[in-house]
Amino acid sequence: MSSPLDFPTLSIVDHPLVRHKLTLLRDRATPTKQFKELVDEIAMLMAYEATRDLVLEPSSVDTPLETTGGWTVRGKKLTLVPILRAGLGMVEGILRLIPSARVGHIGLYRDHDTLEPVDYYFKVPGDVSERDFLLLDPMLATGGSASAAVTSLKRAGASRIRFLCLVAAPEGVRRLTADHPDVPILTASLDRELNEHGYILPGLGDAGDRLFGTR
Ligand SMILES: O=P(O)(O)OC[C@H]1O[C@H](OP(=O)(O)OP(=O)(O)O)[C@H](O)[C@@H]1O
Ligand SMILES: O=c1cc[nH]c(=O)[nH]1
Ligand SMILES: [Mg+2]
Repeated sequence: MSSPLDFPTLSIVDHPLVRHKLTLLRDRATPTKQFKELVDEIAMLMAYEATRDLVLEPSSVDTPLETTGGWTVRGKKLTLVPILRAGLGMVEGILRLIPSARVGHIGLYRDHDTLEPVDYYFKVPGDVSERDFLLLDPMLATGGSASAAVTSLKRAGASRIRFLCLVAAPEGVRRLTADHPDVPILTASLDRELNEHGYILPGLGDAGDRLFGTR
């Protein structure tokens, strides 16, 4: 994992498997089925890094030979929150690693003309203040959606939030960091820039459309 000097809250997960799979994901010829599988796999690999500091509780285990000490992850306190729709593609892969994590949902779409986020759904588990949140969205473009999602989580009482995406634009990292400097950002790639329509370059296109076969 590396952190660019000019983006103090950003970590780039640059594991060779992540870089390989992200290249396939960017390919315009990658069909929907494979695109979905790749998002799932990259999210799982990134979750390994994103959960480095998960809280462990001491436990004991009976091996076939004797009893010994071990550790148990307090996974129930981890809450995955996909930003609909595209964030949904990242949930299953992470749940395979941490099956006891809970899942909330935030519904947001970006208005095509204004690029402003429009919110339409919010549901997270109770006891928000005791939970660690992993906010999921493959794309951090202008940062408007991620920033609004963090604001909603904080309004509900969340204080420990990190944001996990696959592709980030510098504009989005700057916006999210300015609005929420306490939220660490993990990405598989920091891309070059946004185009005039707010799409990330080189990017991978519209993540929601490619995941769900809509256009
Ligand atoms: O950083 P921003 O400029 O806010 O853009 C990023 C948002 O745009 C995409 O969602 P979209 O609005 O296309 O919704 P969808 O997932 O329902 O297609 C993406 O999944 C992010 O949520
Ligand atoms: O490049 C982009 C920007 C926003 N949303 C996407 O899905 N892709
Ligand atoms: Mg979309």
